[in-house]
Amino acid sequence: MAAADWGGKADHLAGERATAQFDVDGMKVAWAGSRHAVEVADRMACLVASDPVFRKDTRTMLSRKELFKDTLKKAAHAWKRTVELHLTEEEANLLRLYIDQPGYVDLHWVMFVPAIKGQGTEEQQKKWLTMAYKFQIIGTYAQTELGHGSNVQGLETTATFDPSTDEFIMHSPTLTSSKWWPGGLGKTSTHAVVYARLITEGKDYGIHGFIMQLRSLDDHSPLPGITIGDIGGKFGSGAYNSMDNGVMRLDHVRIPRDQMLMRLAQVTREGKYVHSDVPKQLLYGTMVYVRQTIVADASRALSRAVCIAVRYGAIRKQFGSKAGGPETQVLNYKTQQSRLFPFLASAYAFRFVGQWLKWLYTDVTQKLESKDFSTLPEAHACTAGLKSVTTSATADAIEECQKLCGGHGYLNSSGLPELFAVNLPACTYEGDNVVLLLQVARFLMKTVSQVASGKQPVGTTAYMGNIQHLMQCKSVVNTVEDWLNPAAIKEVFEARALRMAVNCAQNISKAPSQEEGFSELSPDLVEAAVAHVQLIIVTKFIEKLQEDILGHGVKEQLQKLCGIYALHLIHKHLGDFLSTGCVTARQGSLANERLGKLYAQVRPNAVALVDAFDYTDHYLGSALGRYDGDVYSALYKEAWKDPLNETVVPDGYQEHLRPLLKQQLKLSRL
Ligand SMILES: CCCCC/C=C/C(=O)SCCNC(=O)CCNC(=O)[C@H](O)C(C)(C)COP(=O)(O)OP(=O)(O)OC[C@H]1O[C@@H](n2cnc3c(N)ncnc32)[C@H](O)[C@@H]1OP(=O)(O)O
Ligand SMILES: Cc1cc2nc3c(=O)[nH]c(=O)nc-3n(C[C@H](O)[C@H](O)[C@H](O)COP(=O)(O)OP(=O)(O)OC[C@H]3O[C@@H](n4cnc5c(N)ncnc54)[C@H](O)[C@@H]3O)c2cc1C
Repeated sequence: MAAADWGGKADHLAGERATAQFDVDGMKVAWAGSRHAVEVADRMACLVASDPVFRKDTRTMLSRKELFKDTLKKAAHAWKRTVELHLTEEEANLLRLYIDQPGYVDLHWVMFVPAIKGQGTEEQQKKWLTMAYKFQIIGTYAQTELGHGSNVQGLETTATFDPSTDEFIMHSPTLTSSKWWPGGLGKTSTHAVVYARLITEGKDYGIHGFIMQLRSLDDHSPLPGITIGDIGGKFGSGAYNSMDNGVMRLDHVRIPRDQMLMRLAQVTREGKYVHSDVPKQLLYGTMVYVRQTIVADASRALSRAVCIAVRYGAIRKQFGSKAGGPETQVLNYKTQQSRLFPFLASAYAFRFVGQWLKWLYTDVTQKLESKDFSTLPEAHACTAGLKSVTTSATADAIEECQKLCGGHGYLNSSGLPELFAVNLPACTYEGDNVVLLLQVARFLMKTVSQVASGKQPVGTTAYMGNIQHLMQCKSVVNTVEDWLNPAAIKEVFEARALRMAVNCAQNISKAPSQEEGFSELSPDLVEAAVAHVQLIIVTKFIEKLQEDILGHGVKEQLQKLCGIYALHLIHKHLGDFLSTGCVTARQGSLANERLGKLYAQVRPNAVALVDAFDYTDHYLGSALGRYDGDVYSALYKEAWKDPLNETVVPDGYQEHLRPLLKQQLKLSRL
């Protein structure tokens, strides 16, 4: 582990660690991606854990104002340390990650800077990024409005060009056009990329990005014509309330023409609209970039929850053997394993598919730079689909991990409520998950129709080219052991995904119009999209196992986890596999039998498999997930930090409790 806050105390989990059948250091490398990645992550995690400014153990007890101020303090301190220590970009990003407190800096680095990089001209990048990189300005991404989020084309803010002054007039014409949600907008950002309808020469050219200064760089007051504030408290204590998501109304605010982001389209001095020879979808490029990073966030959040539940499950004991023997660790209950180990496997699966998606994004970006736009639709479908499936599964799993930890999981000190509250909105931001799955479905329907007209699909849809075989094949699985064969697993996932997509396409073709058919079948289309995305995740896990993986027993453990990931999906979605005729009921029950055996094999390795995530106690922030397993002392200690325990007799006793008790006592004596 990153030894940060491990003081060499008794290791209550030592027995669990002794049963591991693999090299934990080797697994850390497989998880992180390289030895270098492990080393940098360890160093940054320790830096954060050892700095008192980054303490977060009382975070859920702070008022909104205190929490917000604490976030400002941490962000400023992080920047100071970044400069003092000359941290690289990689190190600074990890530092921010381990501080683990949503704040304006996230939007600045993850959306404002990438939006300017992707949509600004070289000149604009030079001007604005120079200031942004030095934090002379703080930026956010102001797209969503009170009335529209998913439907970007429905945004109402206007940017009307005035040729007499060479300026755009930025305006919020209605209540529903108020910008609503942008992180950091409420109280912090000095600048934003604002998305608005571009109007010039009396014509509406649709949504474009504009750089706007929002607040004075002298005293932070909003500039004339700009009304700005925070949108209010959000779900959970602590959690996303550290972020000042904001509302903003614009009243005919003028900005120079050169603050329109002009890489994709320009407005000339005379007011002529000129579109570059690039697809207009590049306007959505920042969202593609961020969706890709959210997949990595999901695997991290899921692995934290699993780490807490596995370690606690090994410590927590309930009920003894009938013969009066020792009590059973709850992790030994088969029901606990069948609920928890699929999450452990999913954490690894999402991690590897996230690493692949990062590669895909880099590859697409390079192609775009040389004006090859052919892979853009696939990049959109992959980022949208994987973002949806991984964040939904993660939110569900964190909630289930809370239940897996019983009552103590419901305490803030378990770390799980806050982890849930921070990660739940990932199902909504950067595109509502259902809306994004419908985008994947649209891509799949197009691919099916291309296959029908003889075109060979490539990339993640290449399997659809094998349509003759996949539409009629029968799984070769005949024994429990046959489900160990990656080719057999892949085939049933391919057949299920293709058959579901083809069924949808056939049913849509029977509708009066394509649009009506798509709308009518949208629940089925979402399921077909999920099947396709799960196939991608399974495939990338299998491909990972074909790489050189060093360390004793590491590959073997990953093979088991890959099996669990795939087979638990077959078990969970057996209806799909049966109804599309990909597996028989018998094969389905063999898969379940195999799953049970895999759980038993993973059990002695469970604690070591979560140790390989390499999280410090500071980052985990959980009394239940402590590395040393000293759970009960930690829970007991944490309880006394609660403000309610500051006094023995609570505030309110004199005004409310005492009179009540006295009065009741008096009445009883009458
Ligand atoms: C640390 C993280 C902090 C995160 C903080 C949160 C930040 C935010 O939430 S920022 C706001 C994010 N907002 C969204 O994600 C909005 C979601 N909505 C959309 O992305 C789009 O509006 C849409 C995709 C749902 C619909 O777009 P629209 O143009 O109205 O519709 P079409 O379906 O007609 O699509 C046209 C065409 O464009 C393709 N396409 C859509 N998106 C992309 C993309 N990102 N990249 C590439 N291509 C895209 C779409 O597939 C269509 O293609 P064709 O079928 O070939 O016409
Ligand atoms: C914590 C948080 C941070 C955010 N940060 C930012 C930010 O920094 N900048 C920014 O610009 N925005 C931000 N957002 C806004 C976010 O991007 C939007 O909330 C998101 O895109 C969803 O849009 P919506 O809220 O309009 O949902 P809606 O589209 O109103 O969704 C409501 C329901 O309708 C369904 N629905 C909508 N359209 C369809 C359809 N076509 N077919 C079927 N079902 C549909 C959805 O599935 C959902 O169930 C943030 C949001 C949150 C929660």
